[in-house]
Amino acid sequence: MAMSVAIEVKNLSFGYAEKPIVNNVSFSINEGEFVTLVGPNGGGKTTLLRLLLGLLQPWSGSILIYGQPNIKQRQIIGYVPQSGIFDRQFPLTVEEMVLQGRLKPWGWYTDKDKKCALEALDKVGLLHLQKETFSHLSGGQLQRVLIARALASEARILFLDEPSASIDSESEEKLFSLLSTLKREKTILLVTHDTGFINTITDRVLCIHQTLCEHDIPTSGDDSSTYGYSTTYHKLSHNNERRL
Ligand SMILES: Nc1ncnc2c1ncn2[C@@H]1O[C@H](COP(=O)(O)OP(=O)(O)OP(=O)(O)O)[C@@H](O)[C@H]1O
Repeated sequence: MAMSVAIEVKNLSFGYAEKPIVNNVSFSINEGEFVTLVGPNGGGKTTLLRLLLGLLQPWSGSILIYGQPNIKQRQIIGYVPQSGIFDRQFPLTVEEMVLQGRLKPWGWYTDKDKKCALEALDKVGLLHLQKETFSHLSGGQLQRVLIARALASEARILFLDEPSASIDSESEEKLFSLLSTLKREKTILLVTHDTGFINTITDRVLCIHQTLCEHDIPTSGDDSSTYGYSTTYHKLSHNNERRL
């Protein structure tokens, strides 16, 4: 049976003001694939996610989600932004935060919305924190609540932007194991600087620094430094930028 293409990007270009950031990028992601997006700081990873979400308008090129323009498919994409952008003092409970994933701007949540939110919290192992205030969460818990918020939307596709940034190693293990359970259930595109993701659960690595390169993942047990993606990443990175 032919695999269904979830995301198809063709000749995509974009920049801020006159400055090009994404330059003639093309790639596709099949349904159920787990793809990691790497690249140097400022290479355009978050910009590419925001383009896919329809939050930025491309200069040129096309983005199709299940064959439809991305702006028509926003409801089937769950987005987990970098957790650092959240104001931790915002007076919300965990459950209220996850309910936001149901995209009801006026807060008229149905029983189904609440059921989906609680199921999502259960899936990330944090149902017991349902009534906890958002500000009391650890970095790792916050990250999993944000994933629950994306899951509550019943999205078929998940975008995660640096989910393991600023969490401790125990939380990181929980995050890895959660994402392993979501692999194949969802189509996942994950931005990271963390080689752990690449060596454990990723099917494919895309590397962006304005232009895009792509590499398969070798079988486990090999040394990542010998992989093609690593070489490309280093080639694309400037010497003074953070490396994998
Ligand atoms: N709203 C904006 N206006 C102008 N320039 C921007 C804007 N957002 C990002 N940039 C610039 O675009 C470039 C790409 O940024 P982007 O955040 O996509 O990179 P990134 O690969 O996600 O970086 P990082 O790994 O540091 O998160 C950077 O030079 C950044 O300064």
